[in-house]
Amino acid sequence: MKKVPVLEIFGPTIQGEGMVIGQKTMFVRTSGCDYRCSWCDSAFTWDGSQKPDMMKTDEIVDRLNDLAPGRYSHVTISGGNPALHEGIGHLVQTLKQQGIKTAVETQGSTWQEWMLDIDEVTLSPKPPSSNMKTNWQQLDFYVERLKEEGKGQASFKIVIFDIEDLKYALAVHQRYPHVPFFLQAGNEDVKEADDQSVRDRLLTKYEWLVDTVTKSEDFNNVKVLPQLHALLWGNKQGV
Ligand SMILES: C[S@@+](CC[C@H](N)C(=O)[O-])C[C@H]1O[C@@H](n2cnc3c(N)ncnc32)[C@H](O)[C@@H]1O
Ligand SMILES: Nc1nc2[nH]cc(C(=O)O)c2c(=O)[nH]1
Ligand code: SF4
Ligand SMILES: [Mg+2]
Repeated sequence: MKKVPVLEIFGPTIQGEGMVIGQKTMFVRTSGCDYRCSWCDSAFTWDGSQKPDMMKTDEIVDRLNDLAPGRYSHVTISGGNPALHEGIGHLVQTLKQQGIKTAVETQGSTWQEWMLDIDEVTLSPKPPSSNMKTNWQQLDFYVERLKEEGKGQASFKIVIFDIEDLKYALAVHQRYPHVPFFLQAGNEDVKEADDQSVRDRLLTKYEWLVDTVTKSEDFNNVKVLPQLHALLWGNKQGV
């Protein structure tokens, strides 16, 4: 059984983004990413500023139970890119055996077979503002595999900063029209310390996005969301 590089474990909190927004959940955040998004709000997982602990499944589960004994039934695995780590498969199996649901957040650049055991897979390919390039064949593969019978739900969640990002989101939406589709307002300053100004800025961006989408003929069956946790707690880590 392979250990997993864990950057932080926190919760209970609420899932602040995407298809199960509002869901009470714990977070396990892994370290390391194969991307370097210009606006990454979790750069501490890959920029060397914070060090991970190499953890076994039992140690991760013990930590979850210490933090929230009897107070959780849902665990979200994020990063970094958690799909770099084969060892997460054992954690997912163990949580499942205990009746705990799991969700994962990934950009969809690397595949792991344990994806098939996750209840909610959020795929978040990156728009031009990130400066990253999408591997469309790899994304095709993801969507194809996650369609298999009896698997959890998959959805797309694309972060939007500008019109170019919306054009990219449209290309994703049109390529995979049957996959539930979420647009998320981008946070332009992930270092801003004043919660109220983060809130004001995010709401302004969210309003722009809602306004643009409601006027568009391209995005009819989409959901538009802010990062709820950022509205509540600003740029704070571990919430
Ligand atoms: C930090 S990432 C970790 C998981 C994975 N690497 C990914 O990008 O999907 C979790 C989510 O936060 C989003 N995100 C990162 N930085 C953001 C920002 N500045 N504003 C809005 N969303 C952001 C990502 O697009 C992704 O959907
Ligand atoms: N509350 C909360 N919701 C989240 N949804 C996705 C997150 C992430 O960083 O992957 C995140 C996070 O860091 N906190
Ligand atoms: S893929 Fe996710 S964790 Fe990696 S740099 Fe981009 S937003 Fe950050
Ligand atoms: Mg986050």
